[in-house]
Amino acid sequence: MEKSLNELEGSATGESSLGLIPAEVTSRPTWGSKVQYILAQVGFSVGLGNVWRFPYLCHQNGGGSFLLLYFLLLLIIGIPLFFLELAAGQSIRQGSIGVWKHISPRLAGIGFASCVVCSFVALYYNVIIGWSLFYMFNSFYYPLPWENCPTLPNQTVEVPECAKSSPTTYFWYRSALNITNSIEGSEMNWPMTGFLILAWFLVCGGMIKGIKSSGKVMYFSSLFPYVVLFCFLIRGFLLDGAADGIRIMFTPKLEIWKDVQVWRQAATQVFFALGLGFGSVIAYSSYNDRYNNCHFDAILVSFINFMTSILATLVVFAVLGFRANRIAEICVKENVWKVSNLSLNTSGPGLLFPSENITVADYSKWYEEVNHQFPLENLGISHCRVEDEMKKGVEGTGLAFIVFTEAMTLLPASPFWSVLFFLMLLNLGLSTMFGNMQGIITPLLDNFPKLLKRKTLFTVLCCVCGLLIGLIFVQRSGSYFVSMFDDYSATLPLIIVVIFENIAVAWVYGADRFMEDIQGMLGYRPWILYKYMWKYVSLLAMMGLLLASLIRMCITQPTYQSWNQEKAEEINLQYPKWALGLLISLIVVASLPIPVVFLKETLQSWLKRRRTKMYGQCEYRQGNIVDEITGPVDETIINSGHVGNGYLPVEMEDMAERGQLLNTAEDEAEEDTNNVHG
Ligand SMILES: O=C(O)[C@@H]1CCCCN1
Ligand code: NA
Repeated sequence: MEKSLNELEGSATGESSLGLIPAEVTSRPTWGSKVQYILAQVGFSVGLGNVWRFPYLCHQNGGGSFLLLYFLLLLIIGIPLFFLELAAGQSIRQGSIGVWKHISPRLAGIGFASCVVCSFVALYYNVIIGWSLFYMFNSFYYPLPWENCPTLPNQTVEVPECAKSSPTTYFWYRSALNITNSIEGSEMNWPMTGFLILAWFLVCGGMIKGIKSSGKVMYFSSLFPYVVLFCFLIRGFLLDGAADGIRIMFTPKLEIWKDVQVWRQAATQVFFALGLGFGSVIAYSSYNDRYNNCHFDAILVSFINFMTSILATLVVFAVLGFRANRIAEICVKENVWKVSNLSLNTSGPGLLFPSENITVADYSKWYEEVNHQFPLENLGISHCRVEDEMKKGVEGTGLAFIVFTEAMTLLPASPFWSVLFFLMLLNLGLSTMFGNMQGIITPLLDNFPKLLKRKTLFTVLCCVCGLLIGLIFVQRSGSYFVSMFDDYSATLPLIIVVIFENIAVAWVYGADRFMEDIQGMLGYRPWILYKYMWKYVSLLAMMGLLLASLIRMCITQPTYQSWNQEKAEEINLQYPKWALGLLISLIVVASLPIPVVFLKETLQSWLKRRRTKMYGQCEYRQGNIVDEITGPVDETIINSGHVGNGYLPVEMEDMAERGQLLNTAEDEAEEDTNNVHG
């Protein structure tokens, strides 16, 4: 069914809805095609995390073993919950708030929490896109501006901060971020502010017409990163040292299986990578047609995501292996020279001394042999191992903007590769931002249908707000806030949200009932295994994860990496009091909607019930009761004369609350808007 969106938008989709589904279903826009939809899901889930979080985690936590662990957790929690979100969105056809409200009004807080988490991530994610834009524009210079250290004004001496660190490090901290020594200080970084504005402009442009425009943009923004990754992969494999890099990377270290923290990190990465708990997955799938095979989608997207992480890891480590090899070569040259000097003056290891053109591997062999007789380290001769250089883990921003940039300067035609790389980051980031924004906008539009009339304005407004709040990230100390948001807002609250989602479906709504709903959509019953996953396995796994995260939070002092300008190196600092407060409020604000809405709704329905009992008044509009309730109930109510001043049996009241019996006032408003548009 290849209808264009123009035809579909604002008109009935032609699919009759099963069961009791809110009225706006019939006028919901749908994806232009299945391909667009899959690209959008892939575009959202595959993001910067795959390129700079996954390879780092993999490297830090046991290489090949981490990969296996990640895969296991993907099977236990990733796929079942991804499937759950897809199915819930598709069957209820609402954004995250609507979905959970549909199950029970008391659970609507889950949706609000999703929105909050999503906004937190969107806020800092777009800053990274701004950084990528900055680097992309700077890549058009030859030689690249981060290739050499600048000199002091009117002198030939290199700037000390740069000479002590490296040109790329200096460029990152001083030219790009102009970073302060600590998180305190509130000067603005104006050039970066400009790039942040540009980034929001791009996001807004891609979103402005809803999924109609972003669906088309997806073809480019979701596929382009793969083209670049493959170019880099081929180029990377042709480099000296690439094989070493990949070998070192994937060598499994089995002892990590015992470490709870590694499990925690792997699981958190599963959540972050698939975007579980963001509400974006739900928002995207809510624009699907009802009979779409969401089980296939869940497996396909998770699989593509996993493969992309591996692909990115291969690329990163091939290039880092090449860089480490270069550094080792230089190291060998220096040390060979030292050795030859030694053998002249002392009776040291002169007999064996290596020639000028020795390879890194041969030098390493020679070193190990000789080191038995003469402890070379004591003589100031170093081993120059590729492994040691690779062991220096590089995380997050440091990976993309410092180490990878440096590696690219070593390639011939460096500006070309550099532009390609940052263009890739830009596209990875943008497609994810579209999903993030959709995860905020869709649920709000669904929940407050009055906004629908001003959809475009609302979208623009969201972007403007994002930009304004985002200004804290483009202060000179802004990147410290980015890592704070990354460390705290996208971890614990996500786990909490997803646990509640799982409970809502498996225990409140009922796993069996949900399985039946899915059967209605797919046409066949999904594996029974999913039921047990949702009810027990995934849920328990996530509870364990929550516990591990809480324990870790309590025993470790939160610190952050800061750049010290005078020492020209990174140091670990403690957060000041206010920053600790901010950090805690990030977690609290993101999780608070769940209990607040729960209490509010419980209290309200309790009051309502009391009122009903006291006055014998029915709060609901009579007409709708007669419309919606089938046969016998309908008659009983009419015959008993309870319509109007009677009361509803408690179960019915509950159903009514869930919107299963009655159109609410909001539905009516919704119908009005549809009429306006139709
Ligand atoms: O891995 C990523 O970069 C994204 C972040 C947002 C949610 C989906 N995954
Ligand atoms: Na993306």
